[in-house]
Amino acid sequence: MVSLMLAASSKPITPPFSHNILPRVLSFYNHWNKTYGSTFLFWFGPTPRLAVADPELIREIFITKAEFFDRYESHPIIRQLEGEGLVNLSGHQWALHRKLISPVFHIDNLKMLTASVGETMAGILEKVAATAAANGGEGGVEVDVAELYHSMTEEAVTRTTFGRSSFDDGKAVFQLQTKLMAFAAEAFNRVFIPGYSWTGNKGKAPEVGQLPERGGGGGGGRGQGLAWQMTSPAAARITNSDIVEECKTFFFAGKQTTINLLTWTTVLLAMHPEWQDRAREELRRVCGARDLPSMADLPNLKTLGMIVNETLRLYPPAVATIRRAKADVELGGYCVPRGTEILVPIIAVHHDAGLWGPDAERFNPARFAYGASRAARHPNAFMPFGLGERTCIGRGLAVLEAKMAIAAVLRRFKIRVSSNYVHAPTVLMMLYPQYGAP
Ligand code: HEM
Repeated sequence: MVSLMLAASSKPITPPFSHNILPRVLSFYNHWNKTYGSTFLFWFGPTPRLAVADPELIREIFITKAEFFDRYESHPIIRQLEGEGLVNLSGHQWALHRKLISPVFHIDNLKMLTASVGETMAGILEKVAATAAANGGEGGVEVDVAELYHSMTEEAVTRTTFGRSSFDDGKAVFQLQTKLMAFAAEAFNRVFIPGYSWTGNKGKAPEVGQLPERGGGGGGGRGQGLAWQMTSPAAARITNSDIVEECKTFFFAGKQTTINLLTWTTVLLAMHPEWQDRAREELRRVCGARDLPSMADLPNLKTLGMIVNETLRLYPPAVATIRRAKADVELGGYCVPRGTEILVPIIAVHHDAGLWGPDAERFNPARFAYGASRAARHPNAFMPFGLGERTCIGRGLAVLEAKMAIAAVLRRFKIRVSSNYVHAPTVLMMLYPQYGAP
């Protein structure tokens, strides 16, 4: 049990930040709005709420479930996108789904993914190299970084969800989901999401409800993916529609988050060539003559791991998460009534100078040299994948993809920021570069 989880306890719970974090959260958002000129909205709408005084503070600081759902979650497009899967389930249903799905992320399954993810990335980079060569080679080639990572992340999440036997059917389903994502971007009309331009039937979101044949073709659990796992005998109470919802959730939770991580990592490496050189040198040392790292190489890529962590700290794709009190509880000296929902502002915690020191705003992967729990003044200050029982189930997969993809890019290219790049981080469900990342 970690400090951010709420439980029925008479002991005071010490979170890694005090309630004073909220004004700091807001000044953080304002600071980014002013500095980058981006439309960086507080998660719950354009009028952020300020904590003033007790007992009003409880009302203001802790956003109630009703308010939260009214403002964001209940939007039909968001519900369609997220699916009624793990992210949105609770109680026994959540526990059953989580137990059934966990084996999908077993190390053996991740091992199988390493090669296919590496090959897909290598194929994409081959095309980029060909374009650069056609341009004369010397000046390089300008690409939108997010687009570079679309196919690889889609392949990884499709293989994880549908496994070997239903991969092609799964691909078709996820193409619909991509259209839905574009539709959402259009509907919200706030931000440009690289790679998601909606050209379909305006005003009508596509339906994502088809599932490849139940049972997925058999052949054993390894490499068969989430859809197959959920049809095992242990999953007797799971319906087809449960599985469809869970697939949607996987796509939503697993694809764009990873693209965003890869996009920000690439941007930061382009801004900090000295870290590019260090990561490249490490790759040469660890992988030797091999073009791409093997699964066994990945843990030895320490510098790359530090770079990925520092990116997740400064630009966490998921900017916040929510916890609801199961019972009346005391938190940071406040009595939190049962049912209250608490916003955990991941991004603001990650930028807090009180936790990370005076260089909190600086890109400094070296702070992770002794591991994530020793990088800040509080062992839980680093939480890009959340914390506790509801922590991200796809964390291992996301880090694997990130290391493989960045390794493939660094082995082949030097990265520079284009003169067309405008640094404007913004939030639309996740953290994006508002004008893309050329
Ligand atoms: C950089 C990539 C990713 C980031 C930053 C990220 C972040 C998160 C965060 C913050 C949560 C909420 C955790 C909490 O409230 O404590 C979460 C949950 C979740 N994530 Fe991820 N995620 C990533 C990749 C993935 C991938 C690749 C998958 C699946 C293929 C995935 C599937 C899920 C699911 C199913 C949940 C809900 C877990 C539950 O409630 O039991 N995520 N993620």
